[in-house]
Amino acid sequence: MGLWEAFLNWLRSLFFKQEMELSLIGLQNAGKTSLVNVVATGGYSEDMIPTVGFNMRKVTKGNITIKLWDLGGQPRFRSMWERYCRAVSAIVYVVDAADPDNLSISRSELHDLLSKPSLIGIPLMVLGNKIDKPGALSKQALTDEMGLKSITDREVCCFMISCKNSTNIDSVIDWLVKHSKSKS
Ligand SMILES: Nc1nc2c(ncn2[C@@H]2O[C@H](COP(=O)(O)OP(=O)(O)OP(=O)(O)O)[C@@H](O)[C@H]2O)c(=O)[nH]1
Ligand SMILES: [Mg+2]
Repeated sequence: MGLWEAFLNWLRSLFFKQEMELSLIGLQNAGKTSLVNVVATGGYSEDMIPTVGFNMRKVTKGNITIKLWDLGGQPRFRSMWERYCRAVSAIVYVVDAADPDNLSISRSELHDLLSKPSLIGIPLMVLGNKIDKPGALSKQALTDEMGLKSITDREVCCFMISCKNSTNIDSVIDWLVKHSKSKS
């Protein structure tokens, strides 16, 4: 990067600081905390501790600060999902695309959450994770299984990712950055 370009970027970052707040939702073992780690540091680990309650993490990408609410996915934590989604720029819903046994629960938890009046219109990003595993669903199959076509009251997008291999993480970040709001 040339000196002039670097200077312009620095100027831009002073005047166009952006921030966004996101909630990561999905069943236990879907890979939400793994996604936070891969977005924040690029790191991935096989032995993860299930999230108890929630964690908050701030990640800076260029001049955008992303505040991430990483929620626990076990049944006992699901009742608090809605509370952590109210003020966010987008809801990120993570699904284990290689675990067919849990798809119908994942689908009903998603549709349950989206039916809350407080969350009307908040953009939704559905991530089919673990596509490195044999037998992982295709994007089309995940879209069908999760009933994404029936969601018409908000913007919906779907990406297939692997936190393990960092597959498609760039596309996820690009989408998020496009949906960030300017700091007021
Ligand atoms: N093969 C594979 N395994 C993954 C991937 N992402 C996460 N995992 C594994 O899935 C398990 C659960 O990951 P977590 O990130 O803890 O899942 P979580 O959604 O945060 O779970 P809770 O906190 O309990 O809601 C861990 O053993 C991860 O190593 C992936 O892309 N591929
Ligand atoms: Mg977790």
